[in-house]
This record gives sequence, C-alpha cells and structure tokens, in this order.
Amino acid sequence: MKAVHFGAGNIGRGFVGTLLHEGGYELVFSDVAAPLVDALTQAESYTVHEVGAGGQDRVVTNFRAVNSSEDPEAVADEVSSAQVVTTAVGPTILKFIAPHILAGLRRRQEQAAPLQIMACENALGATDTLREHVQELAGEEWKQLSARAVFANTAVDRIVPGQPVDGGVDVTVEPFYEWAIESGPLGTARPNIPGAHFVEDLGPYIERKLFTVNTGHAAAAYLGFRAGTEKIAEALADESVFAGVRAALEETSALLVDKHGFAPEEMADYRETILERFRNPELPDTVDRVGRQPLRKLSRHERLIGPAVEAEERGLSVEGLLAVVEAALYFESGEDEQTRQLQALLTELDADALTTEVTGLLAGDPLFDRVRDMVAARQR
Ligand SMILES: NC(=O)c1ccc[n+]([C@@H]2O[C@H](COP(=O)([O-])OP(=O)(O)OC[C@H]3O[C@@H](n4cnc5c(N)ncnc54)[C@H](O)[C@@H]3O)[C@@H](O)[C@H]2O)c1
Ligand SMILES: O=P(O)(O)OC[C@@H](O)[C@@H](O)[C@H](O)[C@H](O)CO
Repeated sequence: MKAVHFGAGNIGRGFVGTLLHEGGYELVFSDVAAPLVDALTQAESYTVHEVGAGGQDRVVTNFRAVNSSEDPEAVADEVSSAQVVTTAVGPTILKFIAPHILAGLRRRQEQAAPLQIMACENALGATDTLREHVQELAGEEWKQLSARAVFANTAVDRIVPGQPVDGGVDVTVEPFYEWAIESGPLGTARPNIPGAHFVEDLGPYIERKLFTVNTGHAAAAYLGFRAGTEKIAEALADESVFAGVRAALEETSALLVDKHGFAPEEMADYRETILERFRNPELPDTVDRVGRQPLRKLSRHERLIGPAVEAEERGLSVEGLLAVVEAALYFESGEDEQTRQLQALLTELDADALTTEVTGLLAGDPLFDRVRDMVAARQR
C-alpha cells in the first residue's frame, strides 16, 4: 500500500505521515521546499518526539520524497499508483496540488480501486475544495476521470509547533491526536489509519474542532501578543489572557451545543482538555505560528467571525469573540506576509472598507457595526 502526502511540514511529518506509516503505507512526501525534500531523501528514518504527559518517541521509516516543482512527472506517477493521497499544505495552497492529482488520475489504471483523497487542513470542507479545483481543471474530462477517485473530508487535531531551522527532519509534537474522517465517500474500503474514526456527518466534528481548538488557539495568540508574551503556554499563564480565551470558548461551546446538540458537560470537558493542551510547558509553540495568516483567520467563515455571527443570530453572547477580533487587529508578530498585509490595510482603507475586505461582513450584517467601530478605534 502506498500513500502520497503533499506538504512535508510540521503536521505532514509529525502527524499525517506518522499515522500513515503506522498504518502500513509506504510513504511518498511531496513538497516544494528543496532543502526539506533533500533532507528527507537523505534520511532513512525520522523521529517524532511526543512531549508532555504520556509522550513517547515514534520512528518513521519506509518513506521517500519528491520535489513537485522540479519533478511533476514523478509526482504524477506516484499519485497514479497510490491508494491514498493526503495534503497538509494550508487551505490556500490546495489549488496548486490539484494539477498533480489530475495528472495522476489521468495515468491511473481504470480497473484500479479509486484513489482515496483527504485534505488535512484547518478549514471546513477542505477536501471538497480540493475536488472542486481538480474538477474545474479537468473540465469535460472529469466525466471519464471522476470514478478513479473518492474525496473524503477530514478533521485533524494535533498541535505541532514550528520546528527549529537546524533541527533536521525530526519533529516535536504533543502526545494528543484526533483524526475524524467522513465515511460516506469511502464506502467499506476505508484507509488503514490507526486511531482514526469514521463518521457519517463530519460537520459537527470539524466545527467543534475549528471553533474550540483553533478559536481558543487564535485567542491565546492575539490576546497573548497584546499582553507581551511569545509562547502559547506563557500566554495561558497570564490571568487576563486565560480569562479571555476561556470567555471566547464558552461562547463557541454555547453555539455548538445550540447548533449541533453536543451535551454541555461534554463540551466543558472538551474545553478543559484543550486548555490543558495549550498549557503544555514542554511544547515550544509560539504566538507567531498560532496567529499566522490573520487575514485567513479573520475571514467570514473562519474561527472568529464565523462562530460570532452564528452566535449573534441565535441571541447568544459574542463579547469574548469580539475581544479576540479586536486583539487580532493589533497583531504584528513574526515574519508572516498576511500579518504585514493586515497592518498595511489598516492604514490604506477606511473602517467600513477594511471591515468588509477583511471579515467579509457587509454593512447591515449582524456585527458589522461593532467590528467597524473596533477597526475605527484601532485606526485612531
Ligand atoms: N501544525 C499544526 O499544529 C496543525 C494541526 C492541524 C492542522 N494543521 C494544518 O495543516 C496545514 C499545514 O500546517 P503546518 O503547520 O504543517 O505548516 P508547515 O508550513 O509546517 O507545512 C506546510 C508544508 O507545505 C509545503 N508546501 C507549500 N506549498 C506546497 C505545494 N505547492 N506543494 C507541496 N507542498 C507545499 C511547505 O513547503 C511546507 O513544508 C495547515 O492547513 C494547517 O492549518 C496544522
Ligand atoms: O494552522 P492554522 O494556522 O490554521 O492554526 C494555527 C493553530 O491553531 C493550528 O495549527 C493548531 O495547532 C492545530 O489545528 C491543532 O490541531
């Protein structure tokens, strides 16, 4: 069995690749970062160091790496004969993966079992997005090719911090992980991924993950940066940051209970586990990494504005979430391009235009006025 994984970065090596290896797949990493591809090509194994309570070292072997910029033909060949394709490249990069998948499907033998494709990104319906890109590229040809692949949405959860530049290909991760996969598209031929669970309706799971783990994380990063902290664990140790994270998460939990029927006690336990994970003192995670790409994180259906609008529409509290949105406007940490772009937009656009450009809210929408007022205050 062979799996091709696009994106050999933090979560690619530290989670997706690890579980595919443990599930018995021969692993082919595909990435565009030449030094990373070279390092993986030279390594016979790498070690995933789980740090924190219950953590152990796991060794990954039986992999190779291909540079998809330099050798797209080799990538198409690998995809054509794989059983599984996964991605962890970032939601905005999926459009660049689509041509490789299409090229692989064109070469795939017609009688082969359908290729199982799963995008492991922090976004709602990421695999659907990838399928739409492939389908759009294929045009009319999709009628012949569509039976050669199945596309299943997934929700993946494991905190994998940025790794030291000179740290080689080993990865430091937290011990916790969760991987939920939409079962419908796969039928009975499920991929062999240890610990993954298959669910009929992924919607509630991905929303619970994004609107708790990722909303809470964003809160820790944006409130933590304003409080002068660099590490996520340090941010949580600051009482006012902790209170702000907790307030935002109580609001998203109330929404998830109301919308999906999760039990309030189950949500309270889920929240506490997550706060404990954020506080892991051995995990070297930073506000830079967790707050990266604030334009994506502030967009209409993402982890802050998304749940805030739905909560407002249901008459639920949104004060904690709006406090995080406000803090995000002050985020200037790290080398990230979108962080620079947000600060530039704050000087270039007026408050109404910026609110719509960044959050997707239109004048008259719930919360537009409140967000616009926060933007205007930031610009004064
Ligand atoms: N790190 C985490 O804790 C975590 C957890 C769950 C989900 N995720 C999600 O996984 C995705 C990746 O996150 P990450 O933290 O591993 O980021 P990362 O930057 O460490 O890894 C991304 C990798 O993708 C590669 N890449 C970029 N463009 C590419 C292309 N066109 N083709 C192939 N590879 C390409 C990069 O070179 C890099 O190695 C994101 O969607 C993120 O939200 C991350
Ligand atoms: O990857 P992003 O930028 O969407 O979000 C940053 C972190 O919140 C995220 O990577 C978490 O560590 C991860 O989602 C935990 O499962």
